[in-house]
Amino acid sequence: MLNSNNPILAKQLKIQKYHILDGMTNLDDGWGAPYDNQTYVEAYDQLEMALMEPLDHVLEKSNVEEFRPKFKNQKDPKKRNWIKKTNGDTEWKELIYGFGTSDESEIEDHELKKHYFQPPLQVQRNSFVKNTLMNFKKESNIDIQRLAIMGCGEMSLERGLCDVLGTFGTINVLSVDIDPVSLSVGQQLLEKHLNQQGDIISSETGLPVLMRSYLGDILEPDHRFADVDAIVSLEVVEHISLEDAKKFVNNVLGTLIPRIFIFSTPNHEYNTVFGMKPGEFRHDDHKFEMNRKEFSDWLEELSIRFPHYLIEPPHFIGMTPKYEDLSGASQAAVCRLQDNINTSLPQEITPYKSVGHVACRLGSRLVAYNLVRQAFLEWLENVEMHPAGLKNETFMPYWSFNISHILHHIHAPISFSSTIDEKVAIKYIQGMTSYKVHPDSVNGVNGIAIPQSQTKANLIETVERNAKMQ
Ligand SMILES: C[S@@+](CC[C@H](N)C(=O)[O-])C[C@H]1O[C@@H](n2cnc3c(N)ncnc32)[C@H](O)[C@@H]1O
Ligand SMILES: [Mg+2]
Repeated sequence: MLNSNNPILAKQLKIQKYHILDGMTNLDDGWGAPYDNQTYVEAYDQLEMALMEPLDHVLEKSNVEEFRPKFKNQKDPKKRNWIKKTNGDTEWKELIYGFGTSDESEIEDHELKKHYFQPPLQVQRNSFVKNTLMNFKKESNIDIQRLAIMGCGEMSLERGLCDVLGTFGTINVLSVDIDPVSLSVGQQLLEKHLNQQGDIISSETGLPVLMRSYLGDILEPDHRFADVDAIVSLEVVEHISLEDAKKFVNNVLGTLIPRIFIFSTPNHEYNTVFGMKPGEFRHDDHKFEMNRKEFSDWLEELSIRFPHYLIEPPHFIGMTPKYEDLSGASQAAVCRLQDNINTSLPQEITPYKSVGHVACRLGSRLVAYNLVRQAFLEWLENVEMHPAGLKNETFMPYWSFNISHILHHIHAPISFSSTIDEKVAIKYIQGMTSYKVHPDSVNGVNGIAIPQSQTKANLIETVERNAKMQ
């Protein structure tokens, strides 16, 4: 199975290599709605209900700024005397942790040092996952509806994938970690990211994504993580004993059975690039590190034990010039399910505790447009346009109406209609009436102006004619 002479594999590898850092070129531009209005409205209904479900356990809120004294070479951020002003590195930490203020703790982590990796290794690993899943979706034409991240840590991957979840066709992201502090930090960073990047995220069309996090031990399988489309576990296995790492991977491939499983671990041989002694581990918390042969042998073992998976030869992530012979700092496995088999894990096996949920609201402009049109038509049917209500401030008298009254006629859950901006709705109405209606915002109240020359019947006719041409 691990034969790199296989032409299909070689082609896949070539495509993957090509896509690694070139960004996503074929993203939906946001205007095409792959689902109909009803599907959106139902998805928002379900989202609202899911967000109302009580959590199994409420985490103590961790201080994001004081996070991560847990690994080797990471100084205690409370001891401020070693803080030095950051330079361009701040930018990378902004990417990784979502904060990068000037007095932020300087984390002395080999992998984070700018001169080794540009972009940082973590970002490269996330890009690798993004591209691998993108290729999986393109080649198989299967949506990654449910995506699970095991050993999610501070949810850097979750943040990194938000802007492509629409392209993946994702509706659920499930994350699990054993460490409540990492989870609490991850939740805070994810929420901050979703708020700050809202405009970018909503530039892509897709159903809303429920992102749920769980406290749990990945050595115990949980039915909610079974039969998902993709499982990703980056830099986790080395934090448990080799025996447990093998048990975890066996559980994924033999019990949870995702369509695609991606996992990574450090390439031990690469530590020499960081000036480390042979045998020294990259972090204190590592229980083992594998050289390239050991990792590739493990994948060989797995492909024999799990013949229903096609396991690609190891991928390498993070190169440093002049050290090309060491392949890369992280080694990753990509395992793709070949047969249509399902889990036999009983439904009642749910040891993980839900500890957080948040919605990633993707764009839905066409759906919003259609809902605004329906609301505008319904409102028009009912509105009274008396000559007494005309405003005479200009050459052409006009009626002025508050847009919020029109938007009250939208037939959709509030969680969806609240995503429609008033000014954007006015722009839609202008367009659908062939600019017979104008924006009229006075004293911060957004409204529309309908000139006296327009009749209700004429406006309705124009809107309906334009709708037919859509
Ligand atoms: C190096 S961090 C990687 C975090 C994340 N995957 C990333 O790429 O940023 C390893 C994570 O594995 C988690 N972990 C270790 N053992 C675990 C276990 N048995 N169950 C769940 N999570 C575990 C740790 O708490 C930690 O957050
Ligand atoms: Mg590690």
